[in-house]
Amino acid sequence: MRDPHFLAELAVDALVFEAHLTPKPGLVDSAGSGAHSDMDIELLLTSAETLRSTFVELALAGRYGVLGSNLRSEVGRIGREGEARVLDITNGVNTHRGALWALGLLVTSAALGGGDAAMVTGIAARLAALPDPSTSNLSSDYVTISNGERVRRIYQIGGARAEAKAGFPHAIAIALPVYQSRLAVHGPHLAAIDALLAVMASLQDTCVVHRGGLSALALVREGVREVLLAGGSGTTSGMKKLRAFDQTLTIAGISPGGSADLLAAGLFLEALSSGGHSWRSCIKMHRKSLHPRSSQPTPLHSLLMKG
Ligand SMILES: CC(C)(COP(=O)(O)OP(=O)(O)OC[C@H]1O[C@@H](n2cnc3c(N)ncnc32)[C@H](O)[C@@H]1O)[C@@H](O)C(=O)NCCC(=O)NCCS
Ligand SMILES: Nc1ncnc2c1ncn2[C@@H]1O[C@H](COP(=O)(O)OP(=O)(O)OP(=O)(O)O)[C@@H](O)[C@H]1O
Repeated sequence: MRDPHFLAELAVDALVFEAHLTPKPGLVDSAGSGAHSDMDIELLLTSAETLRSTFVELALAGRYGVLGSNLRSEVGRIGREGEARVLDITNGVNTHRGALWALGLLVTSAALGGGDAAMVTGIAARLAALPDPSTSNLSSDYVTISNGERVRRIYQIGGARAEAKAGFPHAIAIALPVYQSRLAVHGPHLAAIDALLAVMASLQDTCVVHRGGLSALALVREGVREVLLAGGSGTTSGMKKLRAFDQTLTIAGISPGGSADLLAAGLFLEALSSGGHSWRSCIKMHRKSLHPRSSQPTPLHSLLMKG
């Protein structure tokens, strides 16, 4: 049986590690805000820490719950309260809505069923497929149509809910194996960046489509292809392409937030089986040397870039 506080720790750590990965195309990282005018890394870190108690609650719900509509309702309630808490501390900025959805379902499922990553994503898929009985009682504020919903209606593409109902294929079948395959040669930082790129190459990310339509999705895929053709982030030419790609997305105002979420989910799954020592050791170093708001790369970033 997995300890709820340990599961919450893994989820928060995955968000902290993802936030620090640099460079990430169009996303907030330790070198800048990417395509986000309203966010920086400090806000993301504060948001991640704020979610810790939500993840503990989600794990407790799984630990003492049974897979069914009561649990779905409970998880929905906890998730929405978590979202509200984050929006409160960020003054309304959506820092981790998608991440909370993905990691929240996985935390509950890991506490409920234990088992390996495949079992956990299988449970998460069943949980996500259940209708949330309490949504009919929601206030009109919450029901306001989301960016993801708008994009899904216009372009008929899947989004965060479809990914969850399918058992998070981009986390378990892309981010996780790509990370594992690159780890020994490139270390946790570059392995995770390559895993992010692999997710970006395939995901129908509603954040991307919302910002720039289907042509933005094509632009993202072309940028990933160029980095990978140049050898990936672990080569000098691949890293050069990656930095140029980051500039391109930042200037175009395109951010693959859903891909970042699924990278964090993949790292969480990796940690369920291995303890996540590879990437979590970077988090420990970061916590020891944490210092607030700075436009300079953080000590963790300098260290990761060496690794
Ligand atoms: C399902 C969620 C993410 C809402 O999705 P929707 O697409 O309607 O809204 P929105 O555009 O605001 O957020 C979507 C977010 O998901 C991420 N995302 C985008 N595309 C994808 C994708 N293809 N796959 C996975 N994640 C994606 C991005 O971070 C994006 O910001 C979620 O917030 C929700 O409905 N929560 C209700 C509370 C709940 O039931 N929680 C349970 C688990 S905690
Ligand atoms: N490092 C990161 N940088 C930016 N977004 C991230 C990062 N990691 C995860 N995300 C995800 O991206 C989402 C934010 O994306 P975005 O800002 O496009 O959403 P939005 O507020 O719905 O859209 P918009 O800002 O275009 O109105 C969050 O829900 C979060 O889960």
